[in-house]
Amino acid sequence: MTQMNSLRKQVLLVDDEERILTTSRLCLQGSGIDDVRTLSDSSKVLQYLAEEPVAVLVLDLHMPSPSGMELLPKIIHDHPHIPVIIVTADDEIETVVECVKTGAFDYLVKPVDSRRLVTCVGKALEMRNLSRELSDLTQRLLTDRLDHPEAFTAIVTGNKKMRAIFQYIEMVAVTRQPILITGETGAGKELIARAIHDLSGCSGEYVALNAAGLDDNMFSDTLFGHKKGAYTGADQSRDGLITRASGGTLFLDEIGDLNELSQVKLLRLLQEQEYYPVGSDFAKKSNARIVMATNRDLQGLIAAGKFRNDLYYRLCGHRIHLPSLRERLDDIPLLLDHFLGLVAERLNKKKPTPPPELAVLLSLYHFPGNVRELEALIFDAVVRHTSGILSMESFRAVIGDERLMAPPPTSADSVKDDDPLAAIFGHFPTVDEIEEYMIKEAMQLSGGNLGGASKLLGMGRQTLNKRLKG
Ligand SMILES: Nc1ncnc2c1ncn2[C@@H]1O[C@H](COP(=O)(O)OP(=O)(O)OP(=O)(O)O)[C@@H](O)[C@H]1O
Repeated sequence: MTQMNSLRKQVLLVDDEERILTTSRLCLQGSGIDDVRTLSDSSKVLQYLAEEPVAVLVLDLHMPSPSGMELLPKIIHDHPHIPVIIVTADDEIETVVECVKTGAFDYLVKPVDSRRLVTCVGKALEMRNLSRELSDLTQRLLTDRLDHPEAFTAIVTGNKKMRAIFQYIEMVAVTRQPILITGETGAGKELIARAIHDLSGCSGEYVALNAAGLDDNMFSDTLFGHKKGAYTGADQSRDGLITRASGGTLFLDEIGDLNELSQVKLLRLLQEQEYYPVGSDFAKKSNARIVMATNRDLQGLIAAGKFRNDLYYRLCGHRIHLPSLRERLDDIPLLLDHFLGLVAERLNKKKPTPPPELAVLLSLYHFPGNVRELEALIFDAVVRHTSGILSMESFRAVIGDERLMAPPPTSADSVKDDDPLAAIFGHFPTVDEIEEYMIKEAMQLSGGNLGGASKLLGMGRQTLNKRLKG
């Protein structure tokens, strides 16, 4: 994994002037782009590209034969995936237009400004990574492959959307780019953050900080640490969590709760990998990989002026949205079985057998607290359980009340997205549709046994038989 990452960064500079090659290489390396190779003999470029995994090529147009102008069409033809940045003298605008038409990614004018060189190569590397990720993702989705299923063992699921998320994580976990995880409370965002860390290949620690309820002072002090004497009581300088996460992963939870000042500091950390310990005027560098999560609607917060637009766009590079539990009802039986076993073990009890209608009842509930809420419900039921089949009582107490409290929809079209019935049917269902659904479920749960299904449904065997035939 690490090797793949470094291959992605190889930058090749081609120029017949050794002095320019050295300056440009040092400038790129100084900005963190480590793997920079140089070639002063243009006749070796095609052979080099055929043998080495170059991610970005910076090509001088004016070189003795073959010139960059001559090489460009061949490179674009043979290696269309490599972004080529051409370097020209400033009186050659027509040539630039010609090169861009041929397929050059961007151009630099001599004498090359070092900041522009870094930005331009950085953009090309980002583009190259994105297109590689896209083709990796397509491949994974087509082959439905997981290279490291063991990283996801804590996440119980059989859902297709979740599997696609796992495939995406396998791809982006190695990139060191920040990742934003969104999804409702209790949907499993922290478990995803841990899986990302496990797959990242980072040797450092996984360190988590929940930003909810932290004012800027607490946030900065906890995350960035402070200098001795930064404030009354700061008798010693202290490192923040960011130092502990060095070479590892920093998981920032509830970032939708950050205030304006903390958002600016987070943006600097993401953009420049830089931060200031409280009371210090000297920036420190961080190499921690940053994974963030929120259950809040960031776009809504932006519209309300409570979240910075620039931070949001910086966060969106790699984004994972976890579906709520009601959007993956097929996971309920698996989670039910998982938590029954887990809780029984914790309580030192025999794993209870759930009644078959329990999964149906649970699938009708909208679970605002998602998997966490399901776990708590099961915990409560297992605590009360003595022997035999698990009682439905504690589930009915919560689910029944909740359903009674839910406001009735005003029209079929006004059903909210989080309505459990809408989640199953995609719209507010008619009584006939519900009946058909219940009958199908009961037949499935009873393994096609008419007697068992009629018992589950509380209807006579003959009536059920009639409905099935009708
Ligand atoms: N798919 C799953 N399999 C097993 N356990 C799960 C799953 N999803 C969530 N959980 C469990 O549910 C609980 C909540 O998960 P987690 O803390 O990851 O949610 P979250 O989305 O980060 O919530 P919040 O937004 O409130 O921080 C944890 O105990 C976690 O272990």
